[in-house]
Formats: sequence, C-alpha cells, structure tokens
Amino acid sequence: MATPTELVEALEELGDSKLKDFKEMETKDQVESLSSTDLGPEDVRCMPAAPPPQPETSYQVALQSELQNIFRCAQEALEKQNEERLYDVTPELFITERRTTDSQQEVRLADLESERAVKPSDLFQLFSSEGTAVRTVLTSGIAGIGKSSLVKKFLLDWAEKRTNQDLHLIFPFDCQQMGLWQGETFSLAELIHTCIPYFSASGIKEETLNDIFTSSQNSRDTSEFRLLFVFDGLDQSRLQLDFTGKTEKSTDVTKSAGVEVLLTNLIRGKLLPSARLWITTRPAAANRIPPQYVHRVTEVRGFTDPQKEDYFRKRFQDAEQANRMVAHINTSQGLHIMCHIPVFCWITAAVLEDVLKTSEGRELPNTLTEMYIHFLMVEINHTKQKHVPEKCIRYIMSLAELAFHQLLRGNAIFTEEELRCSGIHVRAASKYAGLFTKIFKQVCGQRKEQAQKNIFSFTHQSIHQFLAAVYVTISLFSHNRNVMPVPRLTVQSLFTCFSKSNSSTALNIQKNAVKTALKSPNGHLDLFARFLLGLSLQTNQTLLQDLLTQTRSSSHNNQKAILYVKKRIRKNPGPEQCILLFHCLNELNDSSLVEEIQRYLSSGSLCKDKLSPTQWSTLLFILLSSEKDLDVFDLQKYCASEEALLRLLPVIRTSRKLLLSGCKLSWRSCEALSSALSCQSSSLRELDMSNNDLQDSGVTLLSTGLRSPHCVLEILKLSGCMVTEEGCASLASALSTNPSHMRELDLSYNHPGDTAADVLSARLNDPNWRLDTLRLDHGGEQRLKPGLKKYACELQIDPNTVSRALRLSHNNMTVTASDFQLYPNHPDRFDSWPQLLCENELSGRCYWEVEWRGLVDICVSYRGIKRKGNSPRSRFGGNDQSWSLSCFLDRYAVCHNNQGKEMYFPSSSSSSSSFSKRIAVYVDYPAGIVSFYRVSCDSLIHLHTFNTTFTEPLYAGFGCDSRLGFNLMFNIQSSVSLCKL
Ligand SMILES: Nc1ncnc2c1ncn2[C@@H]1O[C@H](COP(=O)(O)OP(=O)(O)OP(=O)(O)O)[C@@H](O)[C@H]1O
Repeated sequence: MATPTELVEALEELGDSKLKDFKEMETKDQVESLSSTDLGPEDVRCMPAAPPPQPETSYQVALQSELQNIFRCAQEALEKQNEERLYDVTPELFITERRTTDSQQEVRLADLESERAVKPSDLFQLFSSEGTAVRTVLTSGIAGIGKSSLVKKFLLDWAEKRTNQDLHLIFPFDCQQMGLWQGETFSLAELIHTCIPYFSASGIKEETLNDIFTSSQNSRDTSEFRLLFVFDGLDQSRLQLDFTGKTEKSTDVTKSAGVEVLLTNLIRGKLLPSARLWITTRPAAANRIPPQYVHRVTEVRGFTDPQKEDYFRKRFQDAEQANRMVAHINTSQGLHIMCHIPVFCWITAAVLEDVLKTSEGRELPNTLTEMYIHFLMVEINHTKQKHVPEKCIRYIMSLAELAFHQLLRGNAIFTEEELRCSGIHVRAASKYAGLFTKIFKQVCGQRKEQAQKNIFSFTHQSIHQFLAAVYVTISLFSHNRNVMPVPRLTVQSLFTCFSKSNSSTALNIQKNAVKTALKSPNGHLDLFARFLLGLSLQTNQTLLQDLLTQTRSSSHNNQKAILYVKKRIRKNPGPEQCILLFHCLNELNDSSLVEEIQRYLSSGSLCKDKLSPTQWSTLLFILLSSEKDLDVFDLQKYCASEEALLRLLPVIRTSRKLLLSGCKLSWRSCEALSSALSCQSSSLRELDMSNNDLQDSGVTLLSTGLRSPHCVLEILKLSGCMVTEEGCASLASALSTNPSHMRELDLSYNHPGDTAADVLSARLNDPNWRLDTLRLDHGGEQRLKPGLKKYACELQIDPNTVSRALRLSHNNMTVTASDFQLYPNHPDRFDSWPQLLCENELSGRCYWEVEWRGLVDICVSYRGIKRKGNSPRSRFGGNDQSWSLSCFLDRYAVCHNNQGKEMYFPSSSSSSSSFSKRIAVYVDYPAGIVSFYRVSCDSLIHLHTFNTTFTEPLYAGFGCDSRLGFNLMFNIQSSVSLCKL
C-alpha cells in the first residue's frame, strides 16, 4: 500500500516518459500555436484593445490534461500493485479570520467564533468579513499534518476539473526546491520552468508565460487571467525574504531577479498584483510573512476521529484487519491522539500491521520515540528477511549518519554525490523504500544549460530527524563517541569532550540539543531534540537492540534531564518553546507533565503571550497524550478563562468532575458544556459552575444538555450565577424529562423567586426524581449584580479595637494614621500595632472594596488575634490567625503566619495617574477562600487567593503605617476608606 508521498513520487517518476507522449497529443498543437504569438510587454502596452494572445482556457486545458495524465499513470501503476490512493481522506482545514479590537479577551473569543471548517476548494472562493477579495492565504500546520498532501489534492481536484475551475493556471512551488536556487537569478517564467517541469511538458513555453504575465499585469480586468501561485513549505526554504522594501522593486515581470526577490515581490503584490497566492508553512515560520500581506490565515488540524478510521479502512482493504487496527488504536489514548497527525497514521499503520501479525499482547507504543523505534525495527526486520542482516544494519547506520550530518547543515535534500560519501548507493537505497525514497528524480536541479542532478530526501522530515538522533545515540553508547558539535569552548564543554562517563556526556548532549532546538527560528530541530531525549530511556534503548549493542542509560540521568527541561520551562520562554519543552517531558515519560502545563497556563504567561489556536491544539494534544488521569478537571489550575475552557473541551469531555467556579464563563461555555453533556459517551457526573454570570440565558442553554437522555450528571452547582425564576423554570423542566440522575442542585445566591423555589422544592419528595439536596439559601434581588458585587456587605469599624495611632473620620468610614489619640482603654484595642477590626462577622460569601493611600494592611482575622505588645506576631499576617495584603506604591505583599509573597506591578502596566488605589476583598467562609484584587476601571485584577479552612468566626481588619519617618519621607498619611457599593 502506498502512502500519498509514494504516490506522488511514482507520479513524478512516471512523469518524464509521459511528458514525451503528451507532446504528441492534440492539445500540443493548440498550445504551440498559442505560444508562437510572441508579444513583448511593450507590444502589449501599445495595443490596449487587443485581445490576449489566445483564450486562456487553452493553457488551462493543456496543463490540466498534462496533470491528469500524470496522475492517471501514477494511479494505474499503484493499482497494479494493489495500492489505493489515500488522498480521499482529506485532513480538516480550519479557517480563521483576522480581527482587530482593543480588548485582548475579545480577540480570543472572536478567534474562537470565527473558526470554522472550510473545504480546500473554498479557500479563495470565500470573502473575508470586510468583504474584500482574498489574495494571499497562509496555511499553517505542524510537521506531518498534511499541508503538502493538501496542496497535491487541491491540484488533483483542479486537474480533474472537480473544483476551482475559475483558476486558469496553478504554479505549485516546493519551497525546499526553490531554496536550491538561492543566489541565482531567473525571470518568473524561467523559475517556473526550472522548478515545475511539467509546464514545459504541457507545451506552455516561457515566452507564453511571459505574455500571460504581462497581459495580466496590464489588464484592469482581474478575471482575465486567474493565476494561483502555491508556495508549499515556506519553513523548509532557507530563502531570505526581505520585506523592508530595500530589495529590488522591479515590477517588470519578464525581468530576471534573484529567487528571493521574485518571491518577495510576488507576496508584496509588486509582481502580478491580481494573482492569488497560497503559502503553506509550519507555525514557527508563519511570521516570516508580514501580516499586511496575508489576507486569510488557515490552519490544517489533521484528521478528525472519523477520518482517522477512514484512513485505516482505506489503508487496509481487509475489513477485519482494519477493524482490529482501529480497535487497537482506540485502546491507547496516546496513540489515538497521535493519529490525528497523518504522518503518524502512516507510521502507526506500518507498526501495527506488524504488531498485530506477531503477537496480540505486545505493548503498544505510546510516545513518538517508541513509535518511530518500532517503525524502524519493522523496516529492519522486513529487509533482514530479504538481505544479509549485517549489511542491512550497516546500511541503516549509513543512512543515520547521513541524516545527522545533513541535519547539522540544515539540509533536507541531498545529491547522489552526498549519498555516495556516506556509503549509500542509489540502487541499494531502493531496497529500503520505507526509510529512504528518491523523490526528486529529474524534477529539480535541471536548469536549461545545466546537467541534470538527482536529488534525494527522506520520506518525511520526522524520519530524517529520528535517524539523526539514532546516530547520535548509537555513536555515544556503542562507540563511546560524542558526534555532536561542541557549542562553545567552555570549561564544561572541554570536560564533556574528555569525559569518560557516557552518562554525563549524554546529559550534556541532550541539554545542547534542547538548547539548540529552542534557538532554532523555524523549529527544524524540534523533533530531533525530542527523539534524542526519548532515546535516552532504557526502555527505548532496549527496543533498539539490533542497532545499539550496549544500553547505558540510567534513571538518575533521566531525572537530571527532566530537571533541566523543567528549569527551562520555569524561565517562561515563549509559547512555541514551552510547547517543545512539554513534548520533551512527554518523551522522557515524566509524570508531572500535566502539573507543568497547569503551572504554565496559570502563571499568567498567557497574558504575556497569547497562545495561537495551533499552540492551544498542540497543548491539548500533549495533555491528552500524557495518559494522565484527568478525571477531575479544575479549570482554575490551568487558566480561569472562557477561552481556556473552550480550547480544552476535548480534555473536559473525558472528565467525570468539572470544577469551573469563578472562571468568568458566559453562555458560550454553557452551550459547549450542554453539547458535552448530551453526547452519547458523556461521563460527566459533577459540574460546578458557581460564581459565573451565566444568567438565565446560559442556564437555559445548559438545560438543553440536562434534558438529553445521555446526560448522567448527578451534581450541579450554579450558586451565584444570576439565575432568576426563568432560569430555574428551564432547569425544572429539563430535569423533569431526565429526573433519574440529578441528586444535588445548588442554586444558592441567586434570585429564584418563590414560585420557582416551590416547584423545585416539591421535587425533593417526588419518587420519580433522584434529587435529595437542593440549596436555595442566600437568595435575593441583590444577587443579580454582576461579578462579586452580588456578595457586597457593609462593614462597620469596631471603635473599641482602633489603635491610638489611628484616627477615624467620615462617619467612621475612613481610618488614617495620626498622632496619639485619646481613646479609652479597652481590652480589644490594639495597643502597639496601628490596626483595627470591624464588627461584622463574615459568614457565607462577602465582598468589600477599600480606597487606600500610603502603606496599609488589608486583612481578615479571627477575633482572638493578640492586641497587646509590639511583637511581629501581633501584626496582621504575622500569625496563623490572620491573612493580610500589604500595599505600598505599586508593590503588594500577602502574608499569613509570617509567610509572605511579594507582587510587583510596575508603573508601565498601570501608569501612575490611572494606578488603582482600590482593593477588593472576597471571602467565601464555608469554602475557606480569601481573595484580594486590584480594582482598575471597574474590573478586578486578581492578586492572590488564600485557600484554607476557617475554624473561628472571621472579621475584616485594616492597618495604616503611622511611623513618623514614613510620613516625612513620602509626605503621605496612610489611610483606608470603606467604599459604598
Ligand atoms: N490526506 C492524506 N491521506 C493519507 N495520508 C496523508 C494525507 N495527508 C498526509 N498524509 C501522510 O502524512 C505524510 C506527511 O504529509 P505532508 O507531507 O502533507 O505533511 P506536511 O504538513 O506538509 O509536513 P511537513 O511540515 O513536515 O512538511 C504524508 O507523506 C502521508 O504519508
């Protein structure tokens, strides 16, 4: 069975003989007569009214017939070998529209909403939201996700007249090949003939192309010549694209220029402004094109679950074998997730075919490294059956060495000469078709005046990088040789060079590989680093037994590698780098991977670096493939936002308990959760959405899911969600349709009204309902205020507690640091620390805001806090009875039991004029929560949350620094004022 790559290779190889035949075809006369009309650009300009040399469809017909012919021959050849073409499974393509708005949060949600699947054929058909035509489409996608295959499918559909027939000519460039011509000059037509040989084969000469281009450039009618230039794999070319405008700006399309200049001018619209452009790239190189030249961004997301299945069913015609494959993949979450990437489907198919043949009970590979080792061993075993085993191993080693040296040079394609230097002979190479395939035969490297070169490449870059990592591992462990270049001459590197210990060298090699991959601008060493770390595991080395004569890995060393990767994550690099590091941890089988991802997401890094949809989906992929039990999913541990919830939905779908309290969720989340609740495989038993302003609209949406017979939810918490009678009615109605699961419903801190409360309460005694706990307490109209203000409480200062160094004013609403005050003695009074407590016992949920100046403490405390003496233990936060926030300028510090944490918000993020001097405090006594926020323009910026268990009644308290030195130095009298809400 051939992969699409093999199909295309066969197609390309077959191409040459067929091209000759095709020249005899009828179309040729037509085309030749077209191209003989030699009109130079000047001529065209002089004859504005003259029609184009020939109807453009003739060129289209010629090119399409040529392509059809090539594809047909290739297909016939594959059918003879009982192969089937796989392009029928097309990876999903999502489209995202660019939007600009001031609010970052809005951008994220807008991004989510505008994402929709789009057929490849519709890429240019659709118009952007602004109503402007789409000229340049940028399609990004991770390695092996199917970008090139998509391009080929697009071309095939066009050639076979299925789609996009409005396009007259398509010029598909492979950026990797284009890179071969770096530094040379071409006219655009010449470049097309050099890089896309079937153009000349279809009889469309360079002169003809020049005429078409000149005509297209001069014509105002953009529909006259609809041309599409495809640049596939921008990340894989080393072409230096300079968009600063300093490069040559020539608009004469027939003039020669460097490849880079031609490409840049095409993208900038200086050449052929009406031509369409489709650029594909891995995400890391997407920013090589400035956004102003990109009109639509699309992303290849890989196979959906049904497409995965489809892939295996097409790959294995024997239905029973295909069923067993699919069943096996579904038993391993890691494998199942991995297979959304087509190239891994291909590898998995090869591995599983073998695994299932030999023994049912063998453990399935879970990580990428394991999968590639299995793949390599399958290939070696196959070839060993036909050839001398030693030769086969030697051959693999030569390939691995070649892979390594070429990777170091950044080369993904190489010449026959380079193969020979590595001891590989082309004829021998064809025996190992799975590992090494000739793909560029007589395709590129052929410029008119030059001799033809054969160019080679590994079937996929992932195999190239895997073999390179295998070479490094074997050199070190079997031959005691460090082949990695020493990055910089340091004492450490010298030590490494002369070190007798393999393990310390191995660790340094791994560190260097990770460091170099992190620095690589287009991510071309990412997989290499991942494989190298994966190959350091003893279990993986054992699998490689045929190649690796000794395994010397130590778990101690692996732990060091894990620590190193974690250290790099803690440095908070950009999201792309962080994702690579997570992948590395996964390859090292580190069990704390999920916690690391949570730490990263909750650390606020997201505010700094917004994750792109691709990065989100990669993170999701890592989370799911970690095989960690995600039964309880607490969104607060990741990132308390609606975007995070929506992006992580696939993880959530596998959970039994969802904790989503206080995550700023809206009806959007309710809609998504409703569909999760009603899906057949729903396993969700507990859902806590408290403290989100869902309102009746959100609850009504959620009710749709609750109504579903598939919904098995047992506990639903909607406390403090602004629900009124209407929302409660829809809940009651939904539950009456599906009453046998829900046993606990929390609607406290809402405003259900008497009728709805009565209806629901009556269900507690209904034998058809399972409901046994219903909370409707703390209701009222004030609970319909958005955010935490629904819990607002009015605090009164307790005058008996006020220190003599504090003065009360404004009806006891303000406290200011002052000179000695003549308050009477009282056992409750703080005698040394300038502090006070309020009278109100904080029960349930409470919220208040204060204005502050100077240096103040804002706290909650038990009444038993010591009032006398100047020991630090009596100060708020200095003991285990109080939890405090100290504020001074743009610095904050939280403290409990004398353990503190400082926070700093530099003035740049809050300019001094708009700098918030307001603090909000939220207490949920039963839940043991105290949260402090900065209030800025009516929104809350979270500072810190204490999570504890309160054992005594709690009271609010304040302290103001009254030291003379402080007042003199800053000329401010510290004060705290209670705000009316
Ligand atoms: N639609 C498809 N049907 C079947 N197999 C596919 C399909 N798309 C991709 N593949 C498999 O995945 C491999 C990699 O696909 P492709 O080269 O298109 O990925 P890519 O996104 O261009 O990767 P890279 O960025 O690494 O170049 C193919 O060689 C093929 O084996």
